[in-house]
Amino acid sequence: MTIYEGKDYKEICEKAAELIASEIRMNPRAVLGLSTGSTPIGVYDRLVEWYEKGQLDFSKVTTINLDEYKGLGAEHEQGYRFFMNQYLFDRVNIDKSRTFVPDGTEMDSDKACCEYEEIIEEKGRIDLQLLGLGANGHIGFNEPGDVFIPDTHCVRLTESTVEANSRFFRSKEEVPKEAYSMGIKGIMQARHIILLASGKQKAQALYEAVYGDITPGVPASILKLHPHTAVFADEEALSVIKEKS
Ligand SMILES: O=P(O)(O)OC[C@H]1O[C@](O)(CO)[C@@H](O)[C@@H]1O
Repeated sequence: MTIYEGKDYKEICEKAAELIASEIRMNPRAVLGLSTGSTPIGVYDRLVEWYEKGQLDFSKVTTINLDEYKGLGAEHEQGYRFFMNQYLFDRVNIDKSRTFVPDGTEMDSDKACCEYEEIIEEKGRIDLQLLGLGANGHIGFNEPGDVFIPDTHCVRLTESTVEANSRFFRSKEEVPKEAYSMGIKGIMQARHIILLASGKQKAQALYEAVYGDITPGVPASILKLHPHTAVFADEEALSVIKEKS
């Protein structure tokens, strides 16, 4: 795990976007693992800027997203397919048939998860996986638990995640209580991983992920076992690490 400190959110997004852009330039058929939430928005904005300047071509890129709320379809403004269209796919020349997000409208969880797992296997290893960090240490929607779950699964979201994500909904009651998430295996099989963390609310989770035991109680802690994980964190996200070292 290598940690890069950026002075602020803008700087860490710039660095992460540079890595993604070089991956696409070196490997136009790259398979990118993408994430949602507020953290990666600055990365997508930067990639779009380079695309608009003619410096990046997404036409052969494949993307596999980490997760989707169970019950939300592509038209739902808080759904992750909607998010991806809004912040990236509708703004660049990607072929949408090469973009994959779990099907939130499939209410049969086993079916939804098996189908997504098949897609992940069929597309092969992810070349570069972009991750945000939940304030409780989650990656994708792999919530803290007793075991690491390898495959795509249906997750009962923790109270703290529902609370944290309620800022995107009109009320907490509207936040779906379940989601489909890529499992730890899909994430760990990626060739390279970027973990982005910004803000004080991520500082404790980042400290535990980097310095704590490897435990399913802090899902991001498993990233220590990956040979190529780069953490891009701003000063606030690094505040607990700095305090304790
Ligand atoms: O970036 P945020 O909005 O703080 O969310 C943290 C993480 O939780 C998720 O929303 C759950 O999927 C991730 O996409 C994100 O990286």
